Amino acid sequence: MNRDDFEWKLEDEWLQDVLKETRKQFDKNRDFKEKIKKDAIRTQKEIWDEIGSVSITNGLEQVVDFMQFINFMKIQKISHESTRKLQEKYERMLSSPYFGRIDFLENGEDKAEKYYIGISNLINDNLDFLIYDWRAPISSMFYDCEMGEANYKCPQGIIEGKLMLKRQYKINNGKIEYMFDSNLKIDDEMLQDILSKSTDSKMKAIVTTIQREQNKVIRNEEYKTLIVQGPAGSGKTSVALHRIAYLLYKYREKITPENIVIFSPNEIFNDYISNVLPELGEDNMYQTTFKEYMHMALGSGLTKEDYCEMMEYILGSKDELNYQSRISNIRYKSTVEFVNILKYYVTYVEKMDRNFTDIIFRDGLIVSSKDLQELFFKDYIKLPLKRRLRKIKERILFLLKPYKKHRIEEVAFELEHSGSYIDKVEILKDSIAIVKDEMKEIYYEIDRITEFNLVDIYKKLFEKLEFFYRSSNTGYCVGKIEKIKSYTLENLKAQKLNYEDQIPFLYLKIALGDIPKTSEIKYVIIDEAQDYTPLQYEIFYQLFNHANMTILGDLNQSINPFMSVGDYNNISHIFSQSNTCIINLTQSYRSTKEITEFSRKLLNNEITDESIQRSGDKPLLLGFSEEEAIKERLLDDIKIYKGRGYKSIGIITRTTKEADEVYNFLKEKIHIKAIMKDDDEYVNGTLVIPAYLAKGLEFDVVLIYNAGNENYCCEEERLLLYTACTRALHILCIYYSGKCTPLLKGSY
Ligand SMILES: Nc1ncnc2c1ncn2[C@@H]1O[C@H](COP(=O)(O)OP(=O)(O)OP(=O)(O)O)[C@@H](O)[C@H]1O
Repeated sequence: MNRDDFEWKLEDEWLQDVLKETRKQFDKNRDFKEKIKKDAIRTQKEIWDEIGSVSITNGLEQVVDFMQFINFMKIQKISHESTRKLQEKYERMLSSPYFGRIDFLENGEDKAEKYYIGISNLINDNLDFLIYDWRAPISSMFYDCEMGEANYKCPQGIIEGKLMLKRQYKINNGKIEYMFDSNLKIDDEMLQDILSKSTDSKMKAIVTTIQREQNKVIRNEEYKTLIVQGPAGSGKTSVALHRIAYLLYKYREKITPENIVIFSPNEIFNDYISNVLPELGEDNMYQTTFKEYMHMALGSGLTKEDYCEMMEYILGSKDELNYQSRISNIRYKSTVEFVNILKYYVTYVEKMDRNFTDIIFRDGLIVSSKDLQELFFKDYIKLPLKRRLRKIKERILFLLKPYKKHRIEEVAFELEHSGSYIDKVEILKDSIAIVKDEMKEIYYEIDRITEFNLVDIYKKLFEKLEFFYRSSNTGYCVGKIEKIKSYTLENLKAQKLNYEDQIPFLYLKIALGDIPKTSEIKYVIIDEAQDYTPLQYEIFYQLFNHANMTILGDLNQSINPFMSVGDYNNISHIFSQSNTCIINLTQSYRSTKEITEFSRKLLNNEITDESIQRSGDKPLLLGFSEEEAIKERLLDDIKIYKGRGYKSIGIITRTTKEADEVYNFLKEKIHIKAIMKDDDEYVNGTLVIPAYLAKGLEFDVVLIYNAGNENYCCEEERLLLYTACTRALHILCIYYSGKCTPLLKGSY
């Protein structure tokens, strides 16, 4: 037996031992789960036998008994849920219990210890660790260290030593498919194998091949705010999700998935990433989008435009009369200048006189305007406006209460002696109604002086916009301000709130104290961070300044040319400098070398980041005289690529309108789906999707529909086209009718 065979035999024996232990724990857990199930059925039967239906005579007693059963059933449900999750974990481990091994010789010891690394710990009855969770402190060396001197950080401090071996395994269905020793980094061999595969599902975990620079982000705990910048396909989303899994493991006593929120670009993306955490044995965090959060916080009322509607307008309404005014409005409301004016305005509104009046009821003074003034500007001054007003209202109502009571008694006395009543209940009811009517005006006045009307507040800002510029010593261009002012006021008059106006609206609501409760959130992840404006970051800060934030983005993928962060310098002042760290990811993994090189030429700024050296077909640029010919060719190409075994094919259009046209042409001829709205469900296979909804997603084959110079005609759409191209893993094909867009000039 040569050395390799011997090693293989040893490894196989170890695997069998591990599988035996896993099977044992699996069976034990399954029996326990069955027991819980039987107990639950028994409990339900007991409820029925002992309580049955609630009777009138001893109803209360029965309800108390019933509540005890309910609490007991809740505990049973939690136990059942955790055994179910364990069962799933053991099932995964029975197929592939570990993926790595390190042999570490700790300083002062004379023998290296073997550490097997998998998605979860496996500990036997003697408390020996057969497998270490990938998130355990010692496992960090698998991702971070090369052979030789190595160390890892654990609660006891830094442990130093030597890494004697680093081995990777591919184990499937309980069998070692291959294994190899990697001397330097997590070997390209395994990475190449994973990346060369066709994708037909939602996003997957990358735990077996996390790279060192990615691990730095996943395990970073030194900074409250992490800003991660990385090119397309560098694993930003993957890293964010693995970071969540890491935090849930490390702080399992302190945090649960409900303490973490991820802001995704849209619902499709939320759906697309929803399998990663369960694959890692964790429950999903709270997933939302800025739009969803904002619409929930603003409530119903004004007509609110959707993000998609705004994108369609930007891309598809260039010929409309008001187009330029709208674009100026979007641009303006995304500037730091506007943030500063809003901030100034908030302080102004907080100090603004409220026109308090004396509150008088039946000639008696309840509270004077002077007292109210004092409460507002002195006693409650530390509170934000909305809360101050609420407090004042509560105070007036409190002072009014005895007068109201007294008056009701007075009226009741009068009614009783009027001779028209015999029933006391009737007298009380009518007295209350009479006093309520008498007090109508006073209640109206209380509401008036304590009113918090956001529309009015927002309107006043624009009515006197120049005044706020002048009084805050901010320079401005009269013409520009005048246009923004009239455009906004017209929309407000029509009760219409454009997407770009909803954001300042929300900011004012929060800054003036109408804040939804967010204290349970301890970690915030903001993905596709380039697409949020400085004002949106101010909102994130106002809402979550108590929480840790991980902000991940790529400035080159700003899909909305007029509404983006612009530069991280625009937001760096929001977060404390000493508690913020910017990390750059430098390698991209998604696309072949050819696609990455092609896409990068689309950018004006040179990207020097590395891409994984995986070769494939050269991207194709195909010109046609008319659009119909593109559609025919698309049909043929989809069939060809499907024939070549590619499972996910994305036909990326510029707008929804275009996506609809292409979908209608193809749907009778092949099996195809379409994603048209940001709250559509993620689907895989062959699908048509507009570029701005495809951000964050990926496909084996990307077919860009019509990159003609009439379609992608202006500089502002360069990054949208770049984002679309970078969705491709293996094949990129760009079709155009007439002349090709000048944006692709450098690429061919
Ligand atoms: N270390 C890794 N090992 C294996 N695959 C990886 C690794 N890192 C990233 N990937 C793969 O690369 C692809 C891109 O990852 P991801 O979507 O997380 O990148 P991203 O930076 O968020 O991309 P984009 O900004 O373009 O949306 C995914 O298929 C992911 O599984």
